[in-house]
Parts: sequence; C-alpha cells; structure tokens
Amino acid sequence: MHGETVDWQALIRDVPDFPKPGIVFKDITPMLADGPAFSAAISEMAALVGPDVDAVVGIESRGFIFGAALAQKLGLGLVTVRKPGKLPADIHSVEYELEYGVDRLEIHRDALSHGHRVVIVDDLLATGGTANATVELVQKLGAEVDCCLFAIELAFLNGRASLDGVEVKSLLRCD
Ligand SMILES: O=P(O)(O)OC[C@H]1O[C@H](OP(=O)(O)OP(=O)(O)O)[C@H](O)[C@@H]1O
Ligand SMILES: Nc1ncnc2[nH]cnc12
Repeated sequence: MHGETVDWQALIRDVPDFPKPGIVFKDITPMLADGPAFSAAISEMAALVGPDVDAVVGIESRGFIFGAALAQKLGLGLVTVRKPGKLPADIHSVEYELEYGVDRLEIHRDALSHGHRVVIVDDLLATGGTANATVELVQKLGAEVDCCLFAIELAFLNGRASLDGVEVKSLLRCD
C-alpha cells in the first residue's frame, strides 16, 4: 500500500497557539498539497470502510475535503453536515463543544432515512464533540452509523471514549 512509504508526520504541521493559546493545531494543508500523499490517504481511508455503507457524511469544513474524495472513491453519495444557517431546506440542529469553543451543526431532514448506513468522515478527532453531534444528527433521521472515520486522531484527548458504542477508525494517531 502507498501509505507505508508516506511520512505522514512530515506532512502534518504543528502550529502552536492556534487558534488560541495552548492549542497545538494540526495543519493538514501540506498533506493536501502533496498529490501522492493525499491520494494514498484517501485510498487507505476507503479500505477502512465497511461493505454495506450507503452514503458518506462529511462534516464542514475540513471533513468535506476528505468526505467528498472518499465518496467519489467509493462510488457513494455525500451528505453534508453544516455549520449554522448554511443549509436551505428543513433541518435538524445539534449544539456541541469543540477543543476551542462551542458551535452548532445541522443536517437536512431529508438527507437520510431509516435503513441507511453511513460512514461519518472528518479530518481530525479531538474531543469527539463534533463527531458526537454528527452521530446524533444521523440517528435523528433513523439512519445507522457504520463508523466514524478520521485522517488524524489526537489520542491524548480521548475522543474515542466520548463516541461510546460507535466504531472509530483513523489513519494516523497522535499521542
Ligand atoms: O473532536 P472535536 O473536539 O469536536 O474537534 C474536531 C473538529 O474540529 C475541527 O473543525 P472546526 O470546527 O475547527 O472547523 P473547520 O473544519 O471548519 O476548520 C476539525 O475539523 C473537526 O471537525
Ligand atoms: N488541535 C487541533 N488541530 C486541528 N484541528 C483541530 N480541531 C480541534 N482540535 C484541533
């Protein structure tokens, strides 16, 4: 697999004190800018998705980058979970906490229905607040979560523990 030859750590830049003092921000832009590395990341993430998935759910905004590429690779549709006020039709809405703030996420009420099985995709798992809110939105529509899939997992924040009962998969763990 390509990934065995990719030095992921070299392609993810640590930016101290962004966006707030004390946060070490994991900047994925070098990885995205490297064609073979980005392609290998998507291939490796695609290999982690179960066989009976009907759709990819991408979380705004960095989750859209990985979610859209993954959906295309798997031949599946992309459902967008968005920040407040962006989706035009009827929505469900959930408030959540970030490593550095509070926000809301929204989904169209007709985006999924009972019997659909989805993979939720984001660039990074920190505390798990964002992914948890997305699980809640997907479940409000009666759909099932196959797994939550991340490019990067900040293992020291233990976001996995907050996603109780949901399978969590990631390409790269940072301890
Ligand atoms: O596990 P958590 O503690 O919830 O944090 C992870 C979330 O934080 C970042 O998104 P952010 O809200 O900064 O938005 P962006 O993707 O638009 O930059 C990241 O892309 C995840 O969605
Ligand atoms: N440390 C971090 N780096 C990048 N994105 C994040 N989202 C939440 N925490 C983050």
